[in-house]
Amino acid sequence: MPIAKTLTIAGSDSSGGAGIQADLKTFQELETFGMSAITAITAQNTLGVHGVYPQSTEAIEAQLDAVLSDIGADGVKTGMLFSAEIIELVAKKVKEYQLKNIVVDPVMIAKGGATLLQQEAIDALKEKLLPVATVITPNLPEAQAILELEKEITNIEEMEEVAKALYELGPEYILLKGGHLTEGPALDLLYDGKEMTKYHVERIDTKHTHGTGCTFAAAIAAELAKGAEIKEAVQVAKDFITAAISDSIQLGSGIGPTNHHAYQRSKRK
Ligand SMILES: Nc1ncnc2c1ncn2[C@@H]1O[C@H](COP(=O)(O)OP(=O)(O)O)[C@@H](O)[C@H]1O
Ligand SMILES: Cc1ncc(COP(=O)(O)O)c(N)n1
Repeated sequence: MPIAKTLTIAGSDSSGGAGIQADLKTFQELETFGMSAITAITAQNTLGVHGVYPQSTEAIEAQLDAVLSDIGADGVKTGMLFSAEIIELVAKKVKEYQLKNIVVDPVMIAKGGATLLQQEAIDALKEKLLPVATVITPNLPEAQAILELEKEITNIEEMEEVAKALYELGPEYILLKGGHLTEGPALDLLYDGKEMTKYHVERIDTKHTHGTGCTFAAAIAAELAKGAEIKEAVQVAKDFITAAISDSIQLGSGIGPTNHHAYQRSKRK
């Protein structure tokens, strides 16, 4: 059987735990052929983001055209898109190449607080990219920003209301991540317009969660690219991220990365 082809459109994380690097490691671990279009270079380590160097839309378009006109992609994950221009370009390419299985991780702020999406780009995200997405994977602060909610989302009942409101913006599915809830299990909600499916695991007591959102979204894209149904794709991604967090790696002196190899290793035992 031919290998499924996966493409990440995201920022580079020099420390290897998030962004393009996390996505490619995840694509590889889930036995797909990973490719990339880099939207921005970040100088980053476990202590934070030290610099952000966005690429020109010309450079991003050239990467996308090179890959998509020749090889194509069965699944796409978008991460850090930084500006309205980059979001518009990505939405245009999704239509031009009739891309399927688009996982949009609406990355906004790094765990250390650095801005990875300009405030004025949120409108472009809502108007251009969410309507062409197969699934969006916001964390709670991102969902709050997209919906312009004044109050923080603090429990499962509020998460269900938020998932319904996000669905109205046009994606086929909403995967609302509850990693930022302060209490209870690490719970995520999948909404398809009718049914809410809950994915929960016991919260792992660790601060080393750099790149969890990127890794989770890349795993969903890889499974969709291989032909999995959405519920099944999210279950594999949840198992993948839970294994990666349980076995997180203590590198550097800040928030360390997760272990992308843990899922395959746990399956071999
Ligand atoms: N401490 C934890 N223990 C187990 N799972 C977690 C933990 N923190 C986050 N997760 C899971 O990791 C994934 C990424 O979630 P989240 O941290 O909410 O996103 P982001 O990295 O985008 O902020 C979700 O499936 C979430 O439930
Ligand atoms: C280039 C880049 N993209 C995304 C993130 C967010 O990471 P997380 O998955 O921890 O939210 C990051 N820190 N750097």
